[in-house]
Amino acid sequence: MQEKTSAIKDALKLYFIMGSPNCHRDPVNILEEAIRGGISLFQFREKGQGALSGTQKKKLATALQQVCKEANIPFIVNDDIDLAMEIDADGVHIGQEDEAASIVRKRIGADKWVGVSAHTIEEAERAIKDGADYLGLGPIYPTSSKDDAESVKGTAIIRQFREHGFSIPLVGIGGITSTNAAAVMEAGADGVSVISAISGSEDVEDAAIRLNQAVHSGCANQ
Ligand SMILES: Cc1ncc(COP(=O)(O)OP(=O)(O)O)c(N)n1
Ligand SMILES: Cc1ncsc1CCOP(=O)(O)O
Ligand SMILES: [Mg+2]
Repeated sequence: MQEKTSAIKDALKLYFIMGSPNCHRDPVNILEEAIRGGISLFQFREKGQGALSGTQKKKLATALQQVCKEANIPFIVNDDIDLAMEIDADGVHIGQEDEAASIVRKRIGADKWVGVSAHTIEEAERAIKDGADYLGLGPIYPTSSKDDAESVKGTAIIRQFREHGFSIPLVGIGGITSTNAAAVMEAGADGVSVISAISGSEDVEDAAIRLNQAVHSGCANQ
């Protein structure tokens, strides 16, 4: 396996996603606690009611990026390719409604990580052709964190993609908690991505620890 692919597979294990609308207190503190709990990848997703824009958004992005740098956690930007390029993020995540993956890949270069959301085999095939490094599959379970989420796919989508022969790194998203994360891994995912299970928890560090344990127990049954 290519070094980049192997690094991405490892990083996807516990992928924390958030922005200020997901946080009831300072996002920097939440990220620091999540890192102490063992997250392996971070996505800055500044989206939803009250989301920051312009210089305020960039200021928060650079503060969170600095926290990730100090902990050696790759920092991914959701949707905003200009911001990712401006601050030299490690990569971007885009969906089917965002800038096309082929264009994004050309803009940010071969070394950066490009994640693409896929809901069907056809979308996945196109994303792979366009240069995606990993696919985000979901929503696996019902979610309250995305108003325009697609229909719930269950872990069946992960099994289906693996049975189809896709070897690209896959991460599940949507409604994932420490109770169901093992099932996502057992279906063939390389990791789980979560917003509310960490950012909405009373004890952020403990939430990440419990998710990590669930992911590793699921790995053992792959
Ligand atoms: C890891 C991961 N997977 C899927 C998504 C969803 O991306 P998208 O469909 O573009 O929706 P938004 O997050 O932009 O609302 C994601 N962000 N991360
Ligand atoms: C961004 C996104 N894409 C599909 S579901 C989702 C939201 C995931 O949030 P949560 O982990 O709180 O269900
Ligand atoms: Mg998007």
